Amino acid sequence: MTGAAEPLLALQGVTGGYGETVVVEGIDLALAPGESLAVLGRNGTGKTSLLRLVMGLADLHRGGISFAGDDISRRPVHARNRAGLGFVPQEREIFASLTVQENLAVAGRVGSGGDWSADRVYAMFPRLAERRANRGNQLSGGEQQMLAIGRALMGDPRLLLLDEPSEGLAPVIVEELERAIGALRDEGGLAVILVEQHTRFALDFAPRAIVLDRGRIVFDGESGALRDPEVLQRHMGLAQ
Ligand SMILES: Nc1ncnc2c1ncn2[C@@H]1O[C@H](COP(=O)(O)OP(=O)(O)OP(=O)(O)O)[C@@H](O)[C@H]1O
Repeated sequence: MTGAAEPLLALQGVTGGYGETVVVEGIDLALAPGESLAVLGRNGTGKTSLLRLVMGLADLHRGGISFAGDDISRRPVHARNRAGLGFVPQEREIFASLTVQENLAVAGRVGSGGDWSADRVYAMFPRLAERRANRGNQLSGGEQQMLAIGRALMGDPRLLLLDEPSEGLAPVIVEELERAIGALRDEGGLAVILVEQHTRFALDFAPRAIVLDRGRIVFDGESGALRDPEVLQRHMGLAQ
């Protein structure tokens, strides 16, 4: 055992996509336990696909993915969940006909004795506590996002993958999310990969960032460097 020096997540030469189509190419990435990483890039550069490859929701063509020292490259999604990977998809995918409380309950691991409970989720998102008896389809976009994050946390992840949580939300709700996600980061222990179009949110959240361009990493370093608009534009291209 290499102990603390061992990365929580390691991608080596990861190339993959959907069927024969290659969307992400030659990704080398290591994330330490408890580390936060922002993933930036223009639309369609493969950010979502990178998360999906980590979760086993896209096709890995070449390379390897290890998590907590185990090779998970060929493991199905549920096994990756069980190993400690939590995914909050862009579409949120909460159960529309179940209440907030039921959505959280079905996501919890029976008898896991883990760190997360519905009460802890409610303490993090008081708005959800007020809505606990409301069905998924009766929630605002912001509440749905909070519930999607709460559901992922109920699985007691060691790594949380967040795909554009601020998308389509009002600025005041984005601020609420930022505070909650920031508190999670500050508690330590949980590693987070945040994909965001909202550059300031992403750079404020994570001390380290990568930029993807056409499926490849074109920047991997301190987020601070990308606060310079010229540097950001050089890596992101003209669209930003
Ligand atoms: N299920 C799929 N089948 C085939 N191609 C796909 C699929 N999902 C995404 N793609 C393609 O993969 C490429 C990368 O898409 P991806 O969603 O990973 O990018 P992204 O950087 O997350 O973009 P966005 O910011 O728009 O979400 C795009 O060209 C997209 O059309």
